[in-house]
Amino acid sequence: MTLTLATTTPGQPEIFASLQGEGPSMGRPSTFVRLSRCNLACQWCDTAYTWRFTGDNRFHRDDLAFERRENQVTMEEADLAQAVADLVPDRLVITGGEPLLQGAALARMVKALDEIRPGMHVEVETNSTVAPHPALDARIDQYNVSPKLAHSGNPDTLALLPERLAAWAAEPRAFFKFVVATRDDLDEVMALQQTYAIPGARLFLMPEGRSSDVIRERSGWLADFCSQHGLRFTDRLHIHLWGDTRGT
Ligand SMILES: Nc1nc2[nH]cc(C(=O)O)c2c(=O)[nH]1
Ligand code: SF4
Ligand SMILES: [Mg+2]
Repeated sequence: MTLTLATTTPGQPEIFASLQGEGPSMGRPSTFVRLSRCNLACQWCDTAYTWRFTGDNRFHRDDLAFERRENQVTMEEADLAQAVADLVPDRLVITGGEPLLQGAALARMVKALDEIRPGMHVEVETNSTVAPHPALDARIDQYNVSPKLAHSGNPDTLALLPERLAAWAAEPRAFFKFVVATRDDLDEVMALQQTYAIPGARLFLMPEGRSSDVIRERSGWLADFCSQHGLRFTDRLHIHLWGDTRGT
C-alpha cells in the first residue's frame, strides 16, 4: 500500500537528511519525510505545494497554483521505510502538509521501519486538528503540534478544535509550537495556554518567516516575550542555513 508524498522535483519524493530546524529537537540530525495534502490553508504556508493544487482557490498570499502531477508522488510503504533506513540519521521527522491524514498507512510504514532499523526516534509535525491513528500513536516518540492562530486565515471552527487541543495539552509527548507573526498574535497564544492549561515547558513560540532577515527581526521581541512569560523560543534554523528550499 502507498503513501502520498510531496516532491522535491517532479517524480522525486521529498525524503532528505537534514537538521531538525524547529522545536525541542532543533539541531539534531534527522531524516525528513514530507507527505502531501493538508486540511487547512494557511495564508503564509511555506509548503503550499503540498495542498494548493490547480483549482484550489483558498487564499494564499503568494497565489501560486501547483500542478498535482508535478508535486505529488505515491510510494510503497515498504520502499519508504527502506529509504529512511538507508539514510544516516537515527531520527525521523514526519511532516507535511498534514501527515496525520495518512495515519493508518504511516503506522504500517513506521512498523516496517522498526523491523529493518529498530530504535529510531520518530517525531510528527502536525497542525493539531487530526487525532493520531491508534496504531501510529503507539509508535510515535514526539509530536510537534502547531495550532493555527487567526492570522493564518483559517476559521477557528476548522483550525482550533477544543477536543483536540485538550487532548494534546494532556499528552506529555506533545510540544506546542505557535507560529507568531506580530505582537498582536500573543494575546491569542496566552488565551489558548490558559484555556487548555498548556505547561510552559511544552510551549514554544516561533517567528513566522521564510527568510533569515524576517525571522531575525521578529526574534528580538518574541524572545523577550518568551523570557517574560516562562515560554520557550524556537528559531527556524534550516531557514538561516539553507533558505526556504525544498529538501532541506
Ligand atoms: N530542517 C527542517 N526542519 C524542519 N522542522 C519542521 C519542518 C517542517 O517543514 O515541518 C522542517 C523542515 O522543512 N526542515
Ligand atoms: S497546516 Fe501547515 S501545511 Fe497546512 S496549510 Fe497550514 S502551514 Fe501549510
Ligand atoms: Mg517547513
